Amino acid sequence: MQVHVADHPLISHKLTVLRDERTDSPTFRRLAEELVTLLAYEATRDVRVEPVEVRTPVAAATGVRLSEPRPLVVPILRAGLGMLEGMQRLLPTAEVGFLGMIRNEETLEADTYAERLPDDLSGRQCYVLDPMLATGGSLAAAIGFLVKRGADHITAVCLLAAPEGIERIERELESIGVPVTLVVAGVDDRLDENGYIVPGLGDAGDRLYGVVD
Ligand SMILES: O=P(O)(O)OC[C@H]1O[C@H](OP(=O)(O)OP(=O)(O)O)[C@H](O)[C@@H]1O
Ligand SMILES: O=c1cc[nH]c(=O)[nH]1
Ligand SMILES: [Mg+2]
Repeated sequence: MQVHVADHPLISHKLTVLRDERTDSPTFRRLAEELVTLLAYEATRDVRVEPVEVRTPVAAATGVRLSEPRPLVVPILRAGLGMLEGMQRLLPTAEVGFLGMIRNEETLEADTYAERLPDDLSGRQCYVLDPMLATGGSLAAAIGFLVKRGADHITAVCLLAAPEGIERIERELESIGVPVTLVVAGVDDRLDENGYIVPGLGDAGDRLYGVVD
């Protein structure tokens, strides 16, 4: 897996405020959105375009436009929803599919409770949004859904990753055979005994939307 850790002082600054336990939900949501827009710039570096001719008020010009089929953005609910608007700001014509997943806090395995994706993803560039890549179970399951529908170009956009999660995705990708790129604002030290990223930022879903039992 190609791992791209975004290295920019504005990204580091926003990530630090996001980590701070004193940051309230409205600020957390706004910062997550801003961060994703910066990461999306990096993540879409290889978005497919095709040549196009336009006329300026002065002369003919050759440029590019996004190719069809349009890219597909897939936020993993719940926390990935907090990244959607930031991504759409850069890719307003992308289509959006949804995956709802909840990690079982005992087994740490991801359980999928919702899936709304196009049937055929062949030739589509897919951008998966999930702020936290912890054990990697949720992202691995998401990649599985996309590959089953024919996706062969997948980019994961995350705010934070743990080395254990990156290693798991790399292991699983060996048998899947589809290249995946990860664009992330930071790779932290490790997971704790509850599968939380250390130092991380806590539970991203709860910090965005509050605690739901
Ligand atoms: O890499 P993993 O070990 O799978 O953990 C990461 C997942 O855990 C969190 O979701 P959670 O299950 O808390 O659901 P939520 O977004 O609804 O809070 C997070 O948003 C990721 O989807
Ligand atoms: O650190 C973590 C791990 C999983 N899910 C989160 O929201 N945070
Ligand atoms: Mg959560």
